[in-house]
Amino acid sequence: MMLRRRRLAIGLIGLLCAATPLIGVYLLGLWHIRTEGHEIAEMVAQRAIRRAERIIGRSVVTLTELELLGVKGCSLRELDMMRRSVYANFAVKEVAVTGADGTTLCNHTGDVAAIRPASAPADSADGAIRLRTVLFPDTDSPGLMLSLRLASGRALDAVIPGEVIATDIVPMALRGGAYGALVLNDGSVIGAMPAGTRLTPAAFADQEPFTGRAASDQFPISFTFRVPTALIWEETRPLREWAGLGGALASAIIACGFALIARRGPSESNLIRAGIERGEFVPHYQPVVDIQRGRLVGCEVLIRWRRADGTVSMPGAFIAHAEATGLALPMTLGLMRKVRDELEAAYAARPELKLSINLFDDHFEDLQIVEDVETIFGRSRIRFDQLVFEVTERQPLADLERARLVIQRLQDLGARVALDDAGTGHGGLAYLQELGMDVVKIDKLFIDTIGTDRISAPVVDSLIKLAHDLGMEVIAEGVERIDQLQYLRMRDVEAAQGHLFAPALPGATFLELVRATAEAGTVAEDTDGAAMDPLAAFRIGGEEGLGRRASQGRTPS
Ligand SMILES: Nc1nc2c(ncn2[C@@H]2O[C@H](COP(=O)(O)O[C@H]3[C@@H](O)[C@H](n4cnc5c(=O)[nH]c(N)nc54)O[C@@H]3COP(=O)(O)O)[C@@H](O)[C@H]2O)c(=O)[nH]1
Repeated sequence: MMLRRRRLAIGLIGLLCAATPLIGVYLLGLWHIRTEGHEIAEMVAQRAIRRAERIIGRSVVTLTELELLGVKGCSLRELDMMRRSVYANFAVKEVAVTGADGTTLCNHTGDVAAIRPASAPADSADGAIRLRTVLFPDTDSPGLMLSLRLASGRALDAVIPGEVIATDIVPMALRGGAYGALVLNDGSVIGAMPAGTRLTPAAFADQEPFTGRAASDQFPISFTFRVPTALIWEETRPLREWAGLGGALASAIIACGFALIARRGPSESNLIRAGIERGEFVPHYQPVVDIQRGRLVGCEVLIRWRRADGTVSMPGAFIAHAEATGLALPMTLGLMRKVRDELEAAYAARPELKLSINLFDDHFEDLQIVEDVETIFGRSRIRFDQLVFEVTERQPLADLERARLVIQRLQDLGARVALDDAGTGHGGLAYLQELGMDVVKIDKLFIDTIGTDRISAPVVDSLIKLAHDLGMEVIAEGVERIDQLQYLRMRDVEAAQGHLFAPALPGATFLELVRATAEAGTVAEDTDGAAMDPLAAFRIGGEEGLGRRASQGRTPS
């Protein structure tokens, strides 16, 4: 359920992240089109006005050449020169001579021009040329007339069709949707593109969306160009396609990344952290039995991970990671609080019972654990002298000096400290002597050798002797058989725990055991005390004792 929700969340985040490059590319495309649109419109207008200036300039040269050749009337020689100049200049369609009163005297064909002026005249910047728009007869199409005043008061005129100056400047205009107009300063149209269009700039001034305008500084003309979005969209398509491909690739890579993350599941640390927050780490209690008198003398707290779905994990599945990442620190804190709440009443009534809590090397790095123990148990009815803290010999302690100080402080409170897994690590005698242990717990590894001829069998005897010589109590771990129990009793081992008595029990079962052993009396002794049955305390309520019933599956550890 949790995993499905997590995958759903990763999927949604992944979808958002994967969509980001595509959305980004799309927005970038829109931005690009906006800037491109204006730039293209400006560029076309600039290009169009320069071209118009060139064509007009060349026609001015044509008129000046005619003036220099002395053309000022309509003689055959002058008409011939006018004709030649029209043939030599592709833009000029007509050259004419105008009288001082403005009437056309003749044109290069020998006729009187039928071209009608369509606007008032406007002078070029240097004042040498006068420009006006005209309308061609028959087609009514617009054009530009240039007039060069002669000394006689007459003028030489050249007429350029508007479409020659204004159309087909950019291929874009041919594809439709784009409009351009070359106008005289009074707004009258000289020519428009595409060919045949008569739109004035005013007609498309408020139309969408990209308009560029360029004015000439030689002649009183300007060019306005308008490009619709669709055309710019079309123009910029290749760039967008590449960007889109890049965006799609990035999206696919991100989506694959998220899919991998979702498949891999959350990290072990995150799962443990979440488990701590939800209080899923719970204590089980393995009874510890005084094997000389057959009494319950306490328990060792062994952690279990009980998830919301009811599954229970043993410490082997998570404790090493929790210790390596330091998560075992908050885990132990939560565990101690739960133990306090669960056992407080029972332990207040049975002050002889001890409570062993496993610590690990990080706990001995500073005095925080001492503070935590004081905070958690200080105001509870579990007394400090009921607490035993186990230090494992499996992992070496980083700083023996610091560890010694922590142990001393715990002992100052009244708690005892036990060396767990004794004989399995590197500490050995040094740990026992330097750390000032109170209890030695012999590992199951050695207890298993009892009754065998394994070479490590004598270790049990050595450990027991060493601990007793140093004045320490001995607890045997992992006792499973009666012969092991008898062996340990004969060597004066004080206490033992193991499946022979009970596995680690859930709180309710352990409390039942505490209650039952209290009610029935904890010692099953013969009058002389010699034939004492160490299992008697666990045979309450019939043939099968409480602890053994629990160990046979009613309350699994
Ligand atoms: N830092 C912490 N470490 C912890 C804590 N709780 C447990 N542990 C450590 O995890 C290791 C495995 O513990 P667990 O699976 O609970 O096994 C313990 C007993 O159930 C098991 N046991 C006891 N008697 C018998 C037996 O007769 N037969 C048999 N096959 N197994 C038995 O042994 C484990 C007891 O280990 P120990 O601590 O050495 O007494 C283990 O190393 C735990 O220390 C925790 O809260 N913090």
